[in-house]
Amino acid sequence: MSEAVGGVLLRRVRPYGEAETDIRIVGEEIAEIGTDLPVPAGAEVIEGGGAVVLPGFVDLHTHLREPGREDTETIATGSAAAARGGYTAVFAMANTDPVADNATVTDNVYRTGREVGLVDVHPVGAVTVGLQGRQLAEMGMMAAGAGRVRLFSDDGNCVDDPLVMRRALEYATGLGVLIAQHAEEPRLTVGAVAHEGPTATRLGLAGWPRAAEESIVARDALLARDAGARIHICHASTAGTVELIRWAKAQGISITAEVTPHHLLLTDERLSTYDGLNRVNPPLREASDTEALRSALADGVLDCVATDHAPHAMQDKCCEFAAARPGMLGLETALPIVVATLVAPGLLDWRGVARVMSERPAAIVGLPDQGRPIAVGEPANLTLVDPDRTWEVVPEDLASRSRNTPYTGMTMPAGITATLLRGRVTQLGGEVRW
Ligand SMILES: NC(=O)N[C@@H](CC(=O)O)C(=O)O
Ligand SMILES: [Zn+2]
Ligand SMILES: [Zn+2]
Repeated sequence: MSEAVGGVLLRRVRPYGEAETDIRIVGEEIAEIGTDLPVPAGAEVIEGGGAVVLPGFVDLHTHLREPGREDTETIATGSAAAARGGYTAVFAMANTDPVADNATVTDNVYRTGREVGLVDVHPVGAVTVGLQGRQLAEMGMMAAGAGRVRLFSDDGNCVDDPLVMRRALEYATGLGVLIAQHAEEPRLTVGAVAHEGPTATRLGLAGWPRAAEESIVARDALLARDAGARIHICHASTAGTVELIRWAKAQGISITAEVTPHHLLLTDERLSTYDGLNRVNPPLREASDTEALRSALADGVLDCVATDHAPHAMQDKCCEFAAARPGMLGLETALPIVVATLVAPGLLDWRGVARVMSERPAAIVGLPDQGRPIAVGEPANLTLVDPDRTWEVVPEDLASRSRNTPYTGMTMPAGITATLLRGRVTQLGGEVRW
């Protein structure tokens, strides 16, 4: 975990894409910002060459698969993927084996993340015991543990019983923690593998209707209203969900929502090859949905981007479409997809990217040292983006232990040049510094 004795000098970088400057980092903080700063003795100089510098990204939704499926990802390999993607904090979902429904597991995830030291790994606790949706987990014990759990989710499963959800919201409100809902009414998705629409009909795939998501979003907004609780919606995927969240926010309901890079970019038209790599929950939708999701992210109805990075073994993806496990890699390709879908078309500037990738997610979970302004005295959690560097996605080149990216062969429109976690360079030019 050693830092250069003389700190780090970021030369010729553009905070939020604005005027070029130098940034001097000493210890864990930004010490000085100004043009043509002298190189302090012993400092590591990183030539930005006009790179955009942003606050380090915060991912509210990552699957790291440890404990239980270390053959597909570990906290170490997932942290490396996160550092390469420009992340300085990630929230590791609870659907591990054993499930993170108790403080022993959540504290272990937290401690392992600290030992790896590439990114702050925050454990997400399960809402219900074993993600079974029946009995509330000991959220208070997890919140009070070393992992200081502040986000709870049964992700992978929906907390579908409205009475259980209502009690969970009340319990969470008392503890000052947040519940993130995987919105999927299970009675409407029995056997479903693809978005319900013309494509699924043509391909003969069982459909996952938009209403399965939207009915839970609407219900949970009302439950949150009545409980005076906060609620966060995972991976919003439909235009209808956007309208419901817009409505709920207008009512003053404390609702926030995330969207994944894949739901911003991809549609169900990709399913025509029956390639299991495109299977994901919720499913890839239609162009009208991706358009609604993009503009909702730009105008703030959707709060942030979250990757839903979901590593899977090849044998679980390269098989019959309906047998493929849902989920795709996301950490190393998130920012370029935000650039492709929002920055390039002029929907978002770099200030906006900082908002949806760092500031809003940090605020939603109340991380005091993430999503901070790029200013003297602030923690040096920073990401350098080269907006002109294009690169081709080659699965073997990714740091993740799994290879299930849907973007193989695609050209990404921006590169993450460097990531700094509290002044420590965790990644430079794609090389992870363990
Ligand atoms: N998104 C997915 O398709 N899969 C996730 C679970 C989830 O996010 O629902 C996984 O754990 O693999
Ligand atoms: Zn989910
Ligand atoms: Zn997930």
